[in-house]
Amino acid sequence: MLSVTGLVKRFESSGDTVRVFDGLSFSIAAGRSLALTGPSGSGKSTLLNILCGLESFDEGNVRLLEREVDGLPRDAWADLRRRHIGVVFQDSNLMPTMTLAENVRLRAGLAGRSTEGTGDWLERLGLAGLEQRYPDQVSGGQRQRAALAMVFAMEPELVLADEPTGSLDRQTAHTVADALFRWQREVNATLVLATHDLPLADRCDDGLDLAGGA
Ligand SMILES: Nc1ncnc2c1ncn2[C@@H]1O[C@H](COP(=O)(O)OP(=O)(O)OP(=O)(O)O)[C@@H](O)[C@H]1O
Repeated sequence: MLSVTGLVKRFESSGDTVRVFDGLSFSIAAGRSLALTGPSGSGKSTLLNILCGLESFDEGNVRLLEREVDGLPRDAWADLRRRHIGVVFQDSNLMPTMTLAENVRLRAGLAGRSTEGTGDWLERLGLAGLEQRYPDQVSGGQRQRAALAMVFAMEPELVLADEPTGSLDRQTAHTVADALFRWQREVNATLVLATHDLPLADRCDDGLDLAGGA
């Protein structure tokens, strides 16, 4: 479902070259989960951005959803993110002028999925009662959970999540992890998540520690 071979990624900033990946290779089969771990700056977010087309890479080969991504046009990436790749990043992409329920319905509709029962996704993530609130009327952790509800509703084959429990207390983090893995099993999605939360990483099928580069 996803394979990365010999990935090289460099950033140039103020005359310096930061080599984030120097030949990274890994693969993940459909329906499996992979935890990306490693200290701050080891490249977790960069890798997730590469896997959804928001960041370029210098060398290597990335194959996902039966496509070679090198040279994939921008609109093809946009279509992948609309229908097939669910992205949960730290700055959630909720529409500020729509309620949480409307955001979830919009996401499902754009992916061509049913918009019935979208409230159930919010409820599973502990957001019952907040459906009619606007994003600026809820907390950062609640927005992050609403972003996850949007991904559940769009039912993508691949989910990329950056610190999905990052701003949550332990109990809520546990609820969110339960909901995430339950949903993943139900739809057989493939999951790649970056986290500093080791109990969450331990719940994934496989792990990739980016410490010290690849
Ligand atoms: N646009 C950029 N320009 C220059 N350097 C960058 C850029 N984006 C990231 N980097 C550098 O690339 C490295 C990897 O950053 P990245 O954000 O992927 O790390 P991370 O493992 O996700 O960190 P954290 O756990 O703190 O979120 C860091 O050294 C960072 O400073």
